Amino acid sequence: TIALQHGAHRTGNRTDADMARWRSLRFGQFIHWGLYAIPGGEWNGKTYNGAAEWIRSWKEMPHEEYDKLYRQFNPVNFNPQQWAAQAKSMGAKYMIITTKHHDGFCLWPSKYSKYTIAATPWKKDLLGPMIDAYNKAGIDVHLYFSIIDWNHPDYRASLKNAADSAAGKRFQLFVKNQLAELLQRYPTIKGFWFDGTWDDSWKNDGAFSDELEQYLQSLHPGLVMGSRLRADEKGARHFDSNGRLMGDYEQGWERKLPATIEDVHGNDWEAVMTVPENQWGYHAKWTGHVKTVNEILEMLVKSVSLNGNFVLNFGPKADGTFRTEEQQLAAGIGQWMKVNGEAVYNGTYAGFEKQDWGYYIRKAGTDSVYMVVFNIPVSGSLRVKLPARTELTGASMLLGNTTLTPEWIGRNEYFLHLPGKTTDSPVVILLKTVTGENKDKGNFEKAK
Ligand SMILES: C[C@@H]1N[C@@H](C(=O)NCc2ccccc2)[C@H](O)[C@@H]1O
Repeated sequence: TIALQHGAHRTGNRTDADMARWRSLRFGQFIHWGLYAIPGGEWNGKTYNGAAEWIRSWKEMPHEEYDKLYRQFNPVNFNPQQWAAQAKSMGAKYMIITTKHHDGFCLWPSKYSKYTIAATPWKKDLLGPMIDAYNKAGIDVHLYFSIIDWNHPDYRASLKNAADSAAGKRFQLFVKNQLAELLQRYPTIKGFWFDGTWDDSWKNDGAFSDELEQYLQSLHPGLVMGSRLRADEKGARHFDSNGRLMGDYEQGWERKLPATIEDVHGNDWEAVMTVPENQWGYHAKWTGHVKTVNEILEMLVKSVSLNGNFVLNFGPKADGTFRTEEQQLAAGIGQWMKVNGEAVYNGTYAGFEKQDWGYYIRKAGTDSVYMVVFNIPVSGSLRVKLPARTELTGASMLLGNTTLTPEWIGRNEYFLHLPGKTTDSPVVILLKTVTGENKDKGNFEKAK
């Protein structure tokens, strides 16, 4: 291994209570809200085909035009209690809010910038009421913070000369001050979700990102911060130059999921997902595929089955309301979570061989294993193959609490016969297992 000062400082996952809590929540809501919701992907009668929150970088959007938008930001229909109620009924257990996206606009009245909510017709802090409402609804809040800041005069993508280096130093102090300010103003938040850390100016100062992470932990012990914050002194990101994960969980799964348990290397991880192909901020015209409730549920369940968290993104409009598609998704997901959420919360990798019908999820530290079925075979029979020395002692469908009698088909294999083959949402079966000495017979009827 290479001697590193600013690589990973820990091997293996965090085992403290704050991290165990984050791990147990499994399902989060991302909220991308800011000035970009005003144009909503359109300007001067033209439609921006990129991600709505990147519209300032579009050649059809003059910087000075975008930089005046704050003068009309006035979310008169913003109702944080309603936002929190919607998230709660969806079954989200934590929420990540954009405090400042790449455009540098702050949703809180920061004393380190003029480009904040205080300069808008709305004037008032948006983060405080949001954090209070979500916490009152029993939902943890994490703060998204972009290092890239297109508004700040000292931001540099790369440092080419002494003047750049001086600006870079001022900018690093600005970042440190804003983050300390956020922790001081919002002491109940549980973590930071850093973004915009791919430019050379950041990548080439691993020492700063390492010291910043340690500084934030000193201010707020237990803070959860992912792998996107840091670089090591060789410029390696997420994984240091010895291949060890930096930060508390792998945070690279943006609009993509790992395929197998091997892909996550035993690390805690989180995936963040958009409803359309690639829109985080509000875009008036969603084009291309818009994910359905069942598609989102499969991503959530697959993530949990692979020991990860899944975060679904919402992009509120400039007035503070959510578009119909997002309201309907929240309701549909919540309907399923009400009955089946026990398979998601505290869910972990079961250690069973993956089957075609769907996913296994083990309730952390127990013998309870859930089967979440997305693909019912034409036979109607679900094959359950248990690891050696594991026996099936019971099976029941959560919906209607229907008992299923497993048919033993040899060694550690059973069939579960579903009563019906049609369903319009995933079927959850709770397996009771026992792991003991090598038993070669089930205690259910033998195969005929
Ligand atoms: C969570 C999302 N990250 C922002 C972004 O700029 N993504 C571009 C990106 C794409 C792939 C790897 C890293 C970064 C998007 O605007 C969202 O905020």
